[in-house]
Amino acid sequence: MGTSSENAACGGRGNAVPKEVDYANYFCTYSFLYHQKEMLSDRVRMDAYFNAVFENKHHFKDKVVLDVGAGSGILAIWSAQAGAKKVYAVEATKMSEHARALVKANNLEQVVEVIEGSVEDVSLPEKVDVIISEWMGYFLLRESMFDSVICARDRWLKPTGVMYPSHARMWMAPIRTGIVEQKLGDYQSAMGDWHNFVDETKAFYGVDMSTLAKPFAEEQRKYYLQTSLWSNLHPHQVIGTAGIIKEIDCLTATVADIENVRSKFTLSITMENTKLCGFGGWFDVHFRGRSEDPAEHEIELTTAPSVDYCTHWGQQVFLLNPPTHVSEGDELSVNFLMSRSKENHRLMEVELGCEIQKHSGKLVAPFKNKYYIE
Ligand SMILES: C[S@@+](CC[C@H](N)C(=O)[O-])C[C@H]1O[C@@H](n2cnc3c(N)ncnc32)[C@H](O)[C@@H]1O
Repeated sequence: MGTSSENAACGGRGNAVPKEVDYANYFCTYSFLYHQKEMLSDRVRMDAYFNAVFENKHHFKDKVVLDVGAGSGILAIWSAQAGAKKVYAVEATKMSEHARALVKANNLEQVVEVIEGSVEDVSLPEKVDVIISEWMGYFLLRESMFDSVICARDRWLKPTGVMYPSHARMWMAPIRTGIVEQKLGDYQSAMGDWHNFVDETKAFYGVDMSTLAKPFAEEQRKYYLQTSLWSNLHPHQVIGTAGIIKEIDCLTATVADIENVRSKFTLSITMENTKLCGFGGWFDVHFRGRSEDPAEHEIELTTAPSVDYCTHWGQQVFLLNPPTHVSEGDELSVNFLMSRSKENHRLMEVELGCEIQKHSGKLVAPFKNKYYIE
């Protein structure tokens, strides 16, 4: 199929960085097999998509499918094996060549057509019955790849078409963790090292660097204390109820709906005498088909803290420094805003405000912190 530089249906690229920069920062990692292998080895992810396709073959049998961001081609291959009559597998990177080889090696080249290009630029000869895509980044929306799926949906999905996955949700819960002390120690030691550096530079080279202490401290604080951390939380680290930040219907969501995620929600502490050390954020997606054409077997893919299953997405941890004492029955009123970084639309910034009402009714001084999902 052809590609065109037209991108009319997607309303341009918004505040996206130039294509070459985007390629260097984002796409290039996906062109490595080791990176695709990491995703292909995530059993929770693989089982969910596998079951979603093969337990709902009626959505695929004799249908036309578009795989957005095909990578190695795994979802396109499964779609074909489930009976699709045609699958367009669109992949922006050179991984498309490996996908084409896999399709051939699995005798599916009559059904699966691998197209190298951005889905925004691709031109298909027909509309499709199903869009399948694994577009989720850390805390669901990092990478902003869902924009591309929305674009593909608006251009190529038939009015009766189905999205795989069909729904997504972002979650957050209060947590305890020893990492805060460790990160605070790292930050203090970096600042101690800075003071030695200033003394030595003055003594040996005659230049006073002390005026840079404030920006250095800001930079280090951002790095150690304000950048969210990838973590595999144990459920015991979750000290209260989890709240839904955002629900997305993949059939109807627009880029405007996800560009800024604003939410107010209340979380209850469920553990006696413990420390609130921060918040854990994760997501789930569901494969439900559409209301007029539902899935026969609804499948869920969750990245919630679990003893048995962990995913390559893990959870994102937002540290609270210093931690604060909480106990069962305390209520946290959270004010959440996640927006895209101005420098790179695929990275996120989070503002998290919180008021704590103790079980006794007493209010604790509220806090508001800024975090970066890098
Ligand atoms: C998370 S990986 C999933 C790969 C594969 N579908 C799987 O499930 O194993 C996302 C893939 O989408 C590709 N991609 C992201 N945005 C794209 C776009 N706008 N057009 C085409 N491919 C894109 C990336 O290069 C990457 O290979």
